Amino acid sequence: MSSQNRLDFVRFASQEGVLRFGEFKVKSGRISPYFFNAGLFNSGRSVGTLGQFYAQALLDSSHDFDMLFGPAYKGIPLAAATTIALANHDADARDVPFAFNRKEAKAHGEGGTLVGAPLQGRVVIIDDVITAGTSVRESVEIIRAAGATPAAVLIALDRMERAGADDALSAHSAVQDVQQKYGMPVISIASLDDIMQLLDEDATFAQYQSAVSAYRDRYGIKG
Ligand SMILES: O=P(O)(O)OC[C@H]1O[C@H](OP(=O)(O)OP(=O)(O)O)[C@H](O)[C@@H]1O
Ligand SMILES: O=C(O)c1cc(=O)[nH]c(=O)[nH]1
Repeated sequence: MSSQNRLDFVRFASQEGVLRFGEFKVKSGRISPYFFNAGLFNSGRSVGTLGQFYAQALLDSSHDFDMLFGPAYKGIPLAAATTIALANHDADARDVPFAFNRKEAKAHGEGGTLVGAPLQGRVVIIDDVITAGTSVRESVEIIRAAGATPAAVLIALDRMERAGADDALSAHSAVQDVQQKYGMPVISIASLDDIMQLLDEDATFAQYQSAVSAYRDRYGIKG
């Protein structure tokens, strides 16, 4: 993904109200000066554009893959939107199968927890963010149990944040931990670097710059 595309993405997320600045408690308990709420990509046009960004990030990564897996719940529309964008892509159109899971097994009809195409080949896990890596771990287990291979993770935003308690911060982010633990790449459309660039370039956001910089100094991965 070019730096212009990444910047376009954070601008788009901000316009959609998905990326907001202020004070937000995140899953780790930290008070973050920004928050990315992917649930607010909630109209046809918005999800359509989002799918195009995911598809482009995946194609630009040049990783080989056979299908997508979207973990419930938010991964489900992401997988669908991205495969539609891949099918309609200008230069690299491809009809890619996708699957997703149910959080609770269905006890009637076809039953089970897996929906969509059979899990096979190299599977890209698609989600909005990685916080502790639980969703990726569960997805890896589901994909391996089906005899397929988890090939990469595709997310919207890498917060580039060190894991762990304030007095025992890990040297690595949750994204880096996932890459190391499963030996597969994590591809992100954009990262905290791109948010910082948006704050730098757009005077409307100037008031948030110092809080985001301070948060990054405190919790951001080094180097
Ligand atoms: O890395 P993790 O610690 O797993 O956190 C990230 C996951 O958490 C959220 O989903 P959640 O599990 O809350 O379910 P949802 O998609 O139903 O909101 C998010 O959409 C990711 O899937
Ligand atoms: O860390 C989180 O909980 C978190 C941060 C963020 O920006 N977006 C999100 O959905 N979760």
